[in-house]
Amino acid sequence: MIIPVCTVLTIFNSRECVLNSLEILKKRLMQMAFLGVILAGGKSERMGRDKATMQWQGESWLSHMASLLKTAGAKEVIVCGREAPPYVFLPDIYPNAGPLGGIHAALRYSLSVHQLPLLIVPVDIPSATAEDLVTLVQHSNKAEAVTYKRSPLPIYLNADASQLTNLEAILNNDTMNNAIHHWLENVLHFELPVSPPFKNINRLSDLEA
Ligand SMILES: Nc1nc2c(ncn2[C@@H]2O[C@H](COP(=O)(O)OP(=O)(O)OP(=O)(O)O)[C@@H](O)[C@H]2O)c(=O)[nH]1
Repeated sequence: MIIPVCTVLTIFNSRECVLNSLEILKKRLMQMAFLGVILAGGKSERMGRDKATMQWQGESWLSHMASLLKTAGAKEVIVCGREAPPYVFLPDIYPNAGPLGGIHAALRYSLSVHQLPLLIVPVDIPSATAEDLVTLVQHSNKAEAVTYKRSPLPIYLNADASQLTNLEAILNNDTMNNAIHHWLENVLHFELPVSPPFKNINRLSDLEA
């Protein structure tokens, strides 16, 4: 049987087309999938007690933040700086680096395991909603990282090897400021034009307010 060349080309092209579409779909799905990260280390000095175990609507702040991340669509929840079974625990590789140490551990984990982007939250924003977190994810195509206005946490962050290199350069340099704000100056990030619709709770008086 003789098959005309144009038929072969059409079949080949449509197969290519399907493969390309699958590749695009796979990339889109990868873009949507993200890891939920809770920063839960530090000293809680201003609060005077461990913030992770404080109660919000009948559960600990840590469990509450994990529920918010799952509702927002996190594929997996990991906790940095504090053991919190059943969640994956990541110790800080740079101790005493503050929240940046937790961000570093999470980024390194993602790059070594599945390269998924990270939605990183502090443990001390229990009044946030899942929708507040999803808002960051929805702007993920705009830059390497997305934050609320003048508020470095929570942050949606792409897992990229160059991010890790930048971050380690800051953490390895004793003379540089470890502040999150300082690190963010070196990250191409998109700031939503609105302030976060929730508050950080660092002291008992913040809670009462
Ligand atoms: N993994 C990790 N997380 C941290 C570290 N320091 C602070 N965090 C977390 O980062 C978020 C913001 O922390 P801060 O409020 O700046 O510090 P804090 O230790 O919680 O509180 P203070 O001692 O009162 O400053 C919180 O969710 C902390 O649990 C750290 O060294 N490692």
